[in-house]
Amino acid sequence: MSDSRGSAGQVTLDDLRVRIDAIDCELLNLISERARCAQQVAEVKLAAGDVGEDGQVQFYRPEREAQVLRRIMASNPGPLKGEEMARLFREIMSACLALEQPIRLAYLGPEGTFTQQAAIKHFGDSAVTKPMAAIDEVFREVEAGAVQYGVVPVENSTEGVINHTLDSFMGSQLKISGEVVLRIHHHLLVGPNTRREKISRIYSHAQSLAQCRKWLDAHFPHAERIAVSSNAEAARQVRTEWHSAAIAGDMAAKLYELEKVEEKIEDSPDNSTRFLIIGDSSVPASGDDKTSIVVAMRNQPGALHDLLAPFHKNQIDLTRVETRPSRSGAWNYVFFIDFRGHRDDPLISETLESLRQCAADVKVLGSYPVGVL
Ligand SMILES: C=C(O[C@@H]1C=C(C(=O)O)C=C[C@H]1O)C(=O)O
Repeated sequence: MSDSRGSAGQVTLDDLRVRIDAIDCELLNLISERARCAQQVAEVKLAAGDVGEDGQVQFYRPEREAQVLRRIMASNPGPLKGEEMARLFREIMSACLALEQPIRLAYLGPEGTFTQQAAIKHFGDSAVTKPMAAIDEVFREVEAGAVQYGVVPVENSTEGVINHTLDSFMGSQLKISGEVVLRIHHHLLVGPNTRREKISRIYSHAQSLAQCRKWLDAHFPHAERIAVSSNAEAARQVRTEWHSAAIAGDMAAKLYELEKVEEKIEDSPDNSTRFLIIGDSSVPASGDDKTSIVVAMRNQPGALHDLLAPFHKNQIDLTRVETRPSRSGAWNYVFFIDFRGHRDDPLISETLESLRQCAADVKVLGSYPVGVL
């Protein structure tokens, strides 16, 4: 080994660069070896005829990917943060999967939305993404088999549930195969024709305007607030419009080359949105899972108590309970319930069985890995 000390016993820049080059070379070989393994995995899956409920070979395995990322985070020695390391491995896996078969997915568009950002966070950059104009169109695109998965927003930490998504599940056979939580940072953006002191109109999605309401009241009390179909649409619009600003995220700012007048203007610093991955197949247990169900209750006294009793008895951790009016007319209301655990866990299947005794209808929307990134 050569001496890596400089004259004062210090490591020199040249020495460090030589070391980094050697490490990169090793990384390159190791990543390539990993990619070859993934190619072999594809051959094994094809030979085994490992098909899912949609009759297609299951190249993408959400539970396995969640396990890989969790293991990386748990055994990460630092100095890089666990989340940062997992993000790098997310991209390696995404590229490896693309060698097996690139994943095709639809998301709530247009390009530049937080949903697209969530889709890339979950599947990595090698996924082929297709923007759709509305949530129910994302559902339809997956149902028609044009794409394998869809990505839709389901709840925001400050504004609550996204009813369109819950309602779309009622008339659909699609299942949930994953969740992804995204920290939402809103920025005030302008095009080349607008200066801060001239802003008289502010465009954004109604939810984003609501999430920045206090900031807007304090800083732009007289600007007209205009709700449009998405943040990305707001960004597109102000690209050429005078005296106008948009509230949108980084993806839209970059896509439409807008200037950030002010960063992170959301009222709640931990503003986040949860997105769901929807598809045709059920996901086996990953070791840390959630289950989502829809329950239609008979309209009788004590119904809500009966609904919650089996969860309480089995000490199951409910993460969300949402009520929606039933659209079928047969029952007055339905509950969307999320809880920890997988439908194949004995305790969970027993709980679901008890629930079926007292509910008019119980539909399992899916059991899926708790979001890792
Ligand atoms: C390699 C596999 O296939 C895909 C690629 C993975 C990876 O690169 O680690 C993990 C799960 C699958 O989405 C596998 O199933 O193990």
